[in-house]
Amino acid sequence: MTPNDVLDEFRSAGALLEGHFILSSGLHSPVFLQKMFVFQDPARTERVCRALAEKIKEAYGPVDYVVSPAVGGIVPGYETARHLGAKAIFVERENGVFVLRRGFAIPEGARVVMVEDIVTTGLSSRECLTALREHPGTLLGAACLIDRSGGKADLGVPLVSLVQLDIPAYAPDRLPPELAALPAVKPGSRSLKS
Ligand SMILES: O=P(O)(O)OC[C@H]1O[C@H](OP(=O)(O)OP(=O)(O)O)[C@H](O)[C@@H]1O
Ligand SMILES: O=C(O)c1cc(=O)[nH]c(=O)[nH]1
Ligand SMILES: [Mg+2]
Repeated sequence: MTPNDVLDEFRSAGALLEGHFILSSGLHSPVFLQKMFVFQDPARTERVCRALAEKIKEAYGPVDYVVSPAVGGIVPGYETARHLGAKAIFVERENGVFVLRRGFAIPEGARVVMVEDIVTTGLSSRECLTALREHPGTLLGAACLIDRSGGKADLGVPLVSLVQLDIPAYAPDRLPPELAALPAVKPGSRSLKS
């Protein structure tokens, strides 16, 4: 699958949104990739995650465990793991901090890749990687469907992506006037209260 094929999947799923969005990092952007519109279609999800699994195999070799940050990473993590013949587990926030819960464990010597849906600043990915360092296993690197940082996000480990885009994102006090004029929405799950 070429980057354009992947973007076409997002486009035809209606997942390329324009407006005023507050991202997980607190940055504001005129573009949001609503990955859940892709993941609600299992056939579409299968196509993109099979392509990601192929890239992961090429970059890292065999993988035993895929670990993803909830919520957005769970579906692509599972589907990518299916193509890799790996287990799929996830970290979720406990008092705001990513941890492995539910009795999930990584065996000594397991080959581990972190799979994220979208990377913007890399903050969620780095938080997930920090959680993983508390556990056994060999961390091979990270992977995501779309890196919207234009390759600038630094995870401290290698990152493979299906698509690299450079999408503008602004600090709240640096908004261009046309963006500030639009009402802002915050689609992600960080800071949601139950
Ligand atoms: O690289 P970053 O700046 O961290 O941004 C990308 C993260 O933002 C989204 O998660 P979010 O926290 O919005 O919640 P979600 O996974 O429930 O969508 C997305 O799923 C990534 O995890
Ligand atoms: O940075 C984010 O929070 C983010 C950006 C994006 O395009 N899609 C998404 O789900 N999260
Ligand atoms: Mg997320």
